[in-house]
Amino acid sequence: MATATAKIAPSMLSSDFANLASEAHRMCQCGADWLHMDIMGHFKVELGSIGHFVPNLTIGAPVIESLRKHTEIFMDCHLMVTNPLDYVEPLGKAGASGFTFHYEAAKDNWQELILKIKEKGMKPAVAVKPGTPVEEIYPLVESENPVEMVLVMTVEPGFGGQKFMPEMMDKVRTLRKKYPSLDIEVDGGLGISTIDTAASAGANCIVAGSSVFGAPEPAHVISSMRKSVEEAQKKS
Ligand SMILES: O=C(CO)[C@@H](O)[C@H](O)COP(=O)(O)O
Ligand SMILES: [Fe+2]
Repeated sequence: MATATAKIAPSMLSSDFANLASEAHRMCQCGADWLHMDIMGHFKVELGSIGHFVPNLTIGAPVIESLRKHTEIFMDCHLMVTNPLDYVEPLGKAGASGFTFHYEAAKDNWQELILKIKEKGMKPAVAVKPGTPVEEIYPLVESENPVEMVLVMTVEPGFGGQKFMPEMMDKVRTLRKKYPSLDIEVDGGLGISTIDTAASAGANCIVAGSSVFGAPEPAHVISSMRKSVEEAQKKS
């Protein structure tokens, strides 16, 4: 069975938002495979309550559309919103490449969501927050129209620069054992000091924000992380 190849995805949440296009070019030159785009903060009014999926607001489809005019790179969109279905059409039109919804926000409509994401030509993926047992997403991987990637959050979603949660690696190991060629992404606190833990557990898609953008040589961080994933795969 084919191995899931290493993909290093700098999280643009840690970039200089005022210079997004040049930051995207810089990451491409530094060897990024994907750009990770964190989309946060949809309001849902229901029975008088107003809630956010995460306590933050970032970017939306208009920004993806603007950035798409400057780069052809795969844009890996991570939706931290209460109603991901509302964003499929606008993000598809805007030029998003991957659409990762949170299972916690799509327990009732993930089948419809996956179909619509595929219809719009995007790669469907599901994310799980630290408190969600990974077993809950098996039906999404095994469905007739499956997700093509699982994102295991290694911090509570909402902000960059948080501490990596090594205890999430049990989820990654379990998924890798069960699905040898599945794309498994990790997001939160990844960098030189944590990559080996994630890579040896079986993660192949690595999101990294502060460790890449905060480094004097982002290209070095990106290539080290890729090497770590490839070495771990050779050993497994
Ligand atoms: O989804 C999120 C945060 O919710 C992430 O994509 C962060 O942006 C990753 O940033 P670092 O932890 O790598 O700084
Ligand atoms: Fe993210």
